[in-house]
Amino acid sequence: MNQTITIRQPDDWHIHLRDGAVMETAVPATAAVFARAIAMPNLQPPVINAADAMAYYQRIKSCVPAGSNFEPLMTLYLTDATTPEMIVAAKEAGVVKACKLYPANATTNSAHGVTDVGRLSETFAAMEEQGILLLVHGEVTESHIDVFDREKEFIDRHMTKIVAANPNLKIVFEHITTSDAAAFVQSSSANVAATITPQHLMYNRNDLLVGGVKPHNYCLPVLKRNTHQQKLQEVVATGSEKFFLGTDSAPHLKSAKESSCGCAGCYSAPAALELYAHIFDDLGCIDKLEGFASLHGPAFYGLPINEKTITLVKEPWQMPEQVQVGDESIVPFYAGQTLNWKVKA
Ligand SMILES: NC(=O)N[C@@H](CC(=O)O)C(=O)O
Ligand SMILES: [Zn+2]
Ligand SMILES: [Zn+2]
Repeated sequence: MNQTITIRQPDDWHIHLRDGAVMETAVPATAAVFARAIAMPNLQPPVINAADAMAYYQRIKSCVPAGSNFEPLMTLYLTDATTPEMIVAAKEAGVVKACKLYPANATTNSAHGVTDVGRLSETFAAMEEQGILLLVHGEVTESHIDVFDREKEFIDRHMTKIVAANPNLKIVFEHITTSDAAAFVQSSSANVAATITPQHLMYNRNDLLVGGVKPHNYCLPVLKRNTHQQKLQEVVATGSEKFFLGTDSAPHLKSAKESSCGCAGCYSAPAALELYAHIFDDLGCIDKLEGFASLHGPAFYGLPINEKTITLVKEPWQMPEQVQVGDESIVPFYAGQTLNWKVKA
């Protein structure tokens, strides 16, 4: 008999579901396993107000396969022009759970992001009052700061201030990649948590750059040196409630990744939970998977845990080389490689 584990149905607290044809592929992939997902607002144009979020919610829902109860949890994209009134309207719309802070030009589709965090203090106060969470892409963007140092620099220059100025605001430090970010979250109040992606647990920058550049392992924040990876592995193995599942699954067409100026983002949705199970098992902490995937996120967001359960079987299978999207394709994260766990149908 193969080993199995049964856990509460998980949620994905950071995902890019995109729009149009890619969304038609990405939504069913996530809805197959996850009950809920925090849908990132970095569309073109971005989701900046309640009306945009409602419209995007409906577009996502229209891609949910029959029989699935999948619920997208919506986010607003903060700009320099986001007002407290917009936060109140977002809360009233009901579907918006959080606002996303992208420092301008930090990552994919962040050109409309925030140029001066200091000017958003009233907006943050409104979020605190309305119970809307703040989700942060934590990297500075100045050209003289080395790309590998941008997360640490963001903590020192901005994150410490945001946290200190808004003690009652729930803040998620998204897709953390460094020991600095992990330690910052560990030492912060219970209102500060973090998501961790499969790629940052599984890989370090050698997996991006040694033996030829691997464009499908390129995401932002970029993979760091192995000591950072080890710290991320350590914190998930502790079972701390401050860390939870956020894949940052970010599909880009193969042609856009395999290019002289390749896009950042790993499409992990086709095997998201299996990737984490594989990693946690390798780390000897499969017993911590349920907390990370299914319990800590709802607790932090103040939402109920899911009623259903899901079973994973220890049974090797191969990640497909490509996923077809119309005439084009997407190369999923871990393409062609063997995963040790499979979600039981
Ligand atoms: N993570 C990425 O590398 N890319 C994301 C944006 C983001 O989450 O920063 C995307 O939208 O493609
Ligand atoms: Zn990001
Ligand atoms: Zn992301």
